[in-house]
Amino acid sequence: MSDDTTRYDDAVRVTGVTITPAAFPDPPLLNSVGVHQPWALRAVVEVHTAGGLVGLGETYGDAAHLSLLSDVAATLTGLDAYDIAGLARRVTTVLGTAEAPDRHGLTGHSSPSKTAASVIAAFETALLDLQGQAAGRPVYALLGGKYRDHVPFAAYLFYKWAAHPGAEPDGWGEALDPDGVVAQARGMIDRYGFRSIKLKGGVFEPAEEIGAVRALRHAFPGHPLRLDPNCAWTVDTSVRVARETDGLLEYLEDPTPGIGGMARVAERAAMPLATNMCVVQFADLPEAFERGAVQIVLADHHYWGGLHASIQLAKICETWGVGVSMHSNSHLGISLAAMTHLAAATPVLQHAVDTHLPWQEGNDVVQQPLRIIDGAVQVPGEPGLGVRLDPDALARMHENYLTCGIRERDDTTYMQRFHPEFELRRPRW
Ligand SMILES: O=C([O-])[C@@H](O)[C@@H](O)[C@H](O)[C@@H](O)C(=O)[O-]
Ligand SMILES: [Mg+2]
Repeated sequence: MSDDTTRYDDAVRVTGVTITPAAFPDPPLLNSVGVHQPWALRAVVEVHTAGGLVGLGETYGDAAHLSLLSDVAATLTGLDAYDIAGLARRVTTVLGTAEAPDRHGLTGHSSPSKTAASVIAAFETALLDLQGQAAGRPVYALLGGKYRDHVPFAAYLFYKWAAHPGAEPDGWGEALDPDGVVAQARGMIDRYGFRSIKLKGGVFEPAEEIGAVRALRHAFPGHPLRLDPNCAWTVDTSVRVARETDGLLEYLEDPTPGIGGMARVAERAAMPLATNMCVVQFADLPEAFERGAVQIVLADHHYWGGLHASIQLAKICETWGVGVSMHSNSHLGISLAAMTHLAAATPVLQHAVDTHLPWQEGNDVVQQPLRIIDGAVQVPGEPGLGVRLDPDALARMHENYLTCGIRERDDTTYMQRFHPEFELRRPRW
């Protein structure tokens, strides 16, 4: 073996993995299952190599997921960062048929393969970051090249309280009616220049939320709009809302539960239906596409198995004439970078990508977070993901994690603390 090969192998040979749970402030955002707790959880993955490189990944920080991550991390020593197949083999060997339920928020049903996919994804991002650093290439180049220089993101609006009970207002204000929603949209658009708008619904009676959509359409006539009630409606209610919002929405997201329910709505709705809840793994695609249940799949590399798997998903969707865009949960700057590279390398991407990032503004684990300007993130050209960890920020967020007492996301129990009459019902209307 030549010296060059040895150096190259060492640069990407894994010597250890650090997983650090982190907590950061989250505003009281309302959804169909309750309200966000004051702290959101993530885990930062650092994969170290013999050559002194560190690859970064970001994933869920709930206890069940952390335990799976640490079981797998222990087996990664010696892995070559280019060996994503080897990563997948280790994950399936370690996890077997383990199934972790969704404790991070409204991403549909769980299964052993979805559980494995979410663990693979956490490490794959870090390995891609390493590959890019070693090769001097950005992650998008490792995915096949970029199809765009800027990735458009959408303003992600939520009904919300002015403050968590007993805490100071968070600066975004209350949004509990159409005026509040329009004011929130204006704040986000002024700050980030978003050109598309998504409203998280499923919080109030459908008529109230249709009113908010109309108010948004009136205030922002040129911005494509979406409404996502996270399965809060029956098939009949969904069809009624679809009729009343005909011409107002670019798509309606997860109006009702299940592939069967979505197929029945799709037969009678004029606009496309999108999902991040009924099609959440490859095994869901055949039935959903054969029945015409969804016209847009909102991919999320965090549970679809990583960036490579998401590119494969996009190709399958394209083959079936189904659109693709991206789902988001509360996240930090490592995920934003991964999403940006993935979106850049996805050949057909018809809709602005979701991001919760504005809700986490001012809190990040990376030194110079990618910025949303004019509604888009410029695709970074530096090697790897193009973001560097801020160790002090991570230490602070880890301390938050240790003291906040939250170990999994539970919007329902938190809501019931202030509104004991609140019941989890799906569909609700
Ligand atoms: O953060 C939330 O409340 C969202 O509702 C999130 O949990 C969903 O997974 C997501 O953003 C969605 O599009 O369904
Ligand atoms: Mg959704």
